Amino acid sequence: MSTEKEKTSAPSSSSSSSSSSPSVELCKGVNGLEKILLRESRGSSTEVYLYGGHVTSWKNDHGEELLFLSNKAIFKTPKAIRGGIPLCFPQFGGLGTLDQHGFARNRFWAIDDDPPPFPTNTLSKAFVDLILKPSEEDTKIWPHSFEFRLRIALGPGGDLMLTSRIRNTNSEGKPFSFTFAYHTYFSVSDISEVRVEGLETLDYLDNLQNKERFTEQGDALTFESEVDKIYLSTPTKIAIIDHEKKRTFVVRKDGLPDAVVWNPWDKKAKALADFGDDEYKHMLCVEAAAIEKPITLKPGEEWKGRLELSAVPSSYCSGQLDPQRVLLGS
Ligand SMILES: O=P(O)(O)OC[C@H]1O[C@@H](O)[C@H](O)[C@@H](O)[C@@H]1O
Repeated sequence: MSTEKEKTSAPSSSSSSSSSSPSVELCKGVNGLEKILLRESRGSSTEVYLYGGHVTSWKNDHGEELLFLSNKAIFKTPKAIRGGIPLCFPQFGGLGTLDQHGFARNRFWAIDDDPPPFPTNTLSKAFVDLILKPSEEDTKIWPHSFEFRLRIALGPGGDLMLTSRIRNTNSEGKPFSFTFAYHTYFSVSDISEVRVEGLETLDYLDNLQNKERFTEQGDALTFESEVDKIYLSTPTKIAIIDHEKKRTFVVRKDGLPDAVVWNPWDKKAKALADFGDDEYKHMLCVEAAAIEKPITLKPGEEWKGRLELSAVPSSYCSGQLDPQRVLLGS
């Protein structure tokens, strides 16, 4: 199997050094599962498992982990890996006949050696293209032909970019519909020190109240109990501010109007076999998604959904983050 390693750069075996060239390496991860390690020249890195097409790690150029991965994560089919960025496709949550969150997150993806070109060329040199096509078993539970292409790229400044391209390859003129989410688990110092900006005043469906629709209050979101909400028609930028770490994650998204915010809190955490009892304190899921209005593709049509994550030092102005700078600034 050839990898992007040959295409993009010389493999680097050393750990993050400030002057190494970008690299793409195929190696073995937990339980011998294949994973791809991408490194950017300034030292940022990301890891992607072929199992699930699942990003499990994203580190900045100081080697600090930015994504949450549970200590109890099970790297074994059919369980999806708890943490990182699971892909929910073709169904978000229980909104359909499939198992929770669909099957893309617990299938083995392949490296796509010859992806169709992107309209604009990726600036990044550290990237990999993966592909998922349905197996015969998959078509029994979801009777459609598709190609799901995923590009994972690290920007020169350490930004993590995920682009999903989903194409209807049904030959007999049959359209299909799906819902989707990048189920991103952010690593935070302490959930009680975290604020989310960009979702205030929006409508949401509350998963904890039979998906009833409510309107969020005017303040940034803070967390003191379980939360499981689907925010609707959200802006393209959302900020997750970790006061203790003085770090802000900026989520930029395209083609993904909704955003799920999830933290299981203590009781639900204890009920999850692959999640530590106290780990809820150190994670927050903010998931760029298309849920309320499912995407419909006719044969030959393609949908694109893009996620871009950056982690920047929080800028304080008399103890407060300036939301204008985060949400409106570049
Ligand atoms: O345990 P899972 O299947 O990975 O799902 C975790 C959570 O994922 C969130 O996206 C859902 O809104 C929650 O309802 C769900 O509990």
